[in-house]
Order: sequence, then structure tokens, then C-alpha cells
Amino acid sequence: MISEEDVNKRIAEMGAQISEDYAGKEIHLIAILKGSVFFACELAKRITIPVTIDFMSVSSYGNSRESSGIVKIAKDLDEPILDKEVLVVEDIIDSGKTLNHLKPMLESRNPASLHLCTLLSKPDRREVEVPVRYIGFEVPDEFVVGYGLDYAQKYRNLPYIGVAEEE
Ligand SMILES: O=P(O)(O)OC[C@H]1O[C@H](OP(=O)(O)OP(=O)(O)O)[C@H](O)[C@@H]1O
Ligand code: HPA
Ligand SMILES: [Mg+2]
Repeated sequence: MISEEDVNKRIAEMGAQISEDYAGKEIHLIAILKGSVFFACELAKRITIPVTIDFMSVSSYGNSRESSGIVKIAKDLDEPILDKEVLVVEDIIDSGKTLNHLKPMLESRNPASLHLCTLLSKPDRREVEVPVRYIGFEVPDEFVVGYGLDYAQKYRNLPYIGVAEEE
């Protein structure tokens, strides 16, 4: 669906935009495991202001193509986010349930600011609205894999975005 070249080009643009928007500040990236790790690493490399990074593990899809609706926190952040400029990094926003659950939880820890950044967004599937500051690509309603996105834990390592065909 999206070639390796196009993904990497877009991530470089996003990194430049974020560096400009947060000029003079430090940015604290929160990557949501596991899907966003590939994107978060590429993005961090393209940000030219000081960057720190932390990880949180939540999962609602398990091995299926549909969100269970239950957002399970398997690992919390290592560091407090009080007074930090926080950017939550996701690989995809689909129903919106994951971020809808996470955003108020993180905001209650009083960061200086908190915005969302996602490589992909699937607007046709949205069940709850979440305000997203940075979106790499809007994609149609197909189950996508690659660049961190899995189907039953596989295909995360593809360097491009593809579509998982129905069996
Ligand atoms: O907008 P939503 O419908 O909530 O879907 C988006 C979330 O689902 C995926 O995670 P998943 O639960 O599959 O965990 P994973 O990152 O470990 O694959 C993806 O990485 C997002 O975190
Ligand atoms: O399209 C998708 N692909 C992989 N994981 C996902 N999690 C939510 N939507 C998707
Ligand atoms: Mg997944």
C-alpha cells in the first residue's frame, strides 16, 4: 500500500515538522509497544531537538483483526512525565479506543503538554474521536501490516506498509 521510500520520506517530514513546532524545547516521546517501536525509532532519528524516549505496553487486539475494546496495560512508563512536553507515538489509530483510554490517564500525570502522533490513521473505522496532531498517512479500511504493524504478531518487520489478505 505504501512503499518503503514513501514511508521513510514522510517520517523525515514529520520529524522536521515536530522539530520546528517544539523548537527551543525538549521532547519526550512515549512509544506504545509493540507496534509503534519501528516508527518511533525512525521518527526520533529525524528530530533535531533533544529527545528522550519511554515505552508503555498496551494491547487490545490480541491475535485478532478486531479490537477487544479492553485496553490492557502490560507495562507502565519508567519515568514520570510531570512538566514534560510529551508526544505519544502510535503506529496506527483505528477505532481510537487505545488512545481514548490512554490520553486522560497520561494527562492526569500533569505533563507540560501532551499531543498524539501516528504513522497511520484509519478514519473510516473511528468509534471514538481522538484529536491527533501529527498523522503520517490516512489509510482505507483494510487490515494493514508492516512497519511495526502485525497480524497475529507477524509481518512487523516488513519495511513497507502492506495489506493482510483474508484467508
Ligand atoms: O485505535 P485502536 O482501534 O485502539 O487500534 C490501534 C492500536 O492497536 C494496535 O495495537 P495492538 O493492540 O494490536 O498491540 P501491538 O501494538 O502490540 O500490536 C496499534 O498498535 C494501536 O496501539
Ligand atoms: O490495520 C491494522 N493492522 C494491524 N494492527 C492494527 N491494529 C489496529 N488496526 C490495525
Ligand atoms: Mg497488534
